[in-house]
Amino acid sequence: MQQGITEPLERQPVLTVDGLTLRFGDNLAVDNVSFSVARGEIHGLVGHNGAGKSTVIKMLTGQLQPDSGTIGLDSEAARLRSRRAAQRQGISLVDQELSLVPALSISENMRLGSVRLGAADAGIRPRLTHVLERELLTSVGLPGVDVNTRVEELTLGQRQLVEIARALGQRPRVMILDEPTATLNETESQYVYAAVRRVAEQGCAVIFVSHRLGEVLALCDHVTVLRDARLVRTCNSAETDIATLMADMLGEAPHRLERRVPAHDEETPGLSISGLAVGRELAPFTLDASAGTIYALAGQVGSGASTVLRALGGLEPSAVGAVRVATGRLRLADPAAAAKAGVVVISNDRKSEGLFLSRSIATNLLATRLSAISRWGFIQRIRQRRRVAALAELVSLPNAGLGRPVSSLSGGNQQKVFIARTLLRDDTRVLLIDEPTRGVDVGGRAAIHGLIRRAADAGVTVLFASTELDELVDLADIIITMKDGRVVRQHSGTVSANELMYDMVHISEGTP
Ligand SMILES: Nc1ncnc2c1ncn2[C@@H]1O[C@H](COP(=O)(O)OP(=O)(O)OP(=O)(O)O)[C@@H](O)[C@H]1O
Repeated sequence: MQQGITEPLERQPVLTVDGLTLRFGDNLAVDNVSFSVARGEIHGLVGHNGAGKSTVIKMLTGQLQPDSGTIGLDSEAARLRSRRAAQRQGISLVDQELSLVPALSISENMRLGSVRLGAADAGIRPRLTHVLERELLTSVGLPGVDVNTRVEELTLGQRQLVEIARALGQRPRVMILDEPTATLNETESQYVYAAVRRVAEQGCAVIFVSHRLGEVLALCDHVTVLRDARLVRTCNSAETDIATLMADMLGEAPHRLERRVPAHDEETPGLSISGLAVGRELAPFTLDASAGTIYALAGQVGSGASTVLRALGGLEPSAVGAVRVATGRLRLADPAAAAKAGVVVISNDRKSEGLFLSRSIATNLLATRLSAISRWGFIQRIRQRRRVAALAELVSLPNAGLGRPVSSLSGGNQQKVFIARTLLRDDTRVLLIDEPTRGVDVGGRAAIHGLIRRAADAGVTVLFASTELDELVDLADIIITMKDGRVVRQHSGTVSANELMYDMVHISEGTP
């Protein structure tokens, strides 16, 4: 490739990906993908669930070896046989899952797993001093934080910044951030954007993977779109928009659901909550929720929205108050009692609730439906197959290979399986969902919203918590804004995103 002679330094590609290809068995995960990233450039990588983003990243960070294609660093072929080798050659990863050890200090965490700063180098290089650590923290927007602070005392947003500082400490040529804002609220995300910009200003090439197309366009100089393992195109962010990116990702314009007319079934008792409180996290919360209606609890992390859901699901040991489901009183702090009353919780920590990762997608989809499809002790295979196909279609999972293990699905698709199997239980009266579509692409999001609406249409009372304004406005019949453990206001579903934002962020005292 001819380069470098006439181009200014900052335009020269640091990273060149050429014809990268990788198969898992007969599944082509990445097919002939090429793109390049220059010094100081922030380069977005987008694509729907299963498009191949994680697989590309794993190849760039030495965790997977390509079947063919090359990865070049500053015009030389890189040899990325392991994550450590990649790090040594200047490729650092800020992973999707926070990898800091909560019980250790910021300083200890910054040295962990670093080939440049870690214990392995102690004898060769002088250990990173606190001064340098503070410099790194300052450069990601955490000035004045004591490096001896234990990570468990930090907010999620601060932890993400420490992750970035740690990656920066490895003095990378390329920094890859995999959905760094997926679990953060709006304010925290802004700090991450500022940190990413500073990293790029220092000359690092940045790859930023995200499902939030708005942030990708605002932050990135260029965007590479993948669809079904292939490169669709790399474009200049200033010359594209969200609708075009979505069309590129999906291959067609996404369809938005029509506003729903809620069933508002006054006859059937739904969920009656009176004075539900949890320590200092939740001031007494009261709501008479009708069957067939979708209620949103809108609030940022720490607003109390998730706490309401957890308390209703029996997952908050110190919850007090009076809750009735249908006509019966619900015993609080007792998950088994909640389950028996038809209260289903889908928390935002889906990993720990567990799919059966080594079992097939089909088995996982059916996990809560075995009684419905078994008769006289054996499972009727034809009914089972039909059921699985219908469930898979409902959440737009790829049709082929439902016999494959769930672990072979991308993260977002695993989430769809989890939600599909929980949503379609017949005995659900109240559905509680925390962040229904976090980390799910636009197509999957519409599918999941459709499922939630179906549940409500069938008479289920739905409460969901979300920090995403679009999701709140798209899905809810009634939106309750929350802040600092208290209700701020109740809105009909036609409220604007701006009004919601105002409640969630600006008002300091609400009325319980
Ligand atoms: N270990 C594996 N074994 C088999 N197939 C895999 C494995 N990891 C990924 N795949 C497949 O490779 C393809 C690309 O998946 P990948 O995880 O790279 O997608 P992604 O774009 O990162 O999706 P998401 O946004 O959901 O994380 C998918 O079809 C997936 O099922």
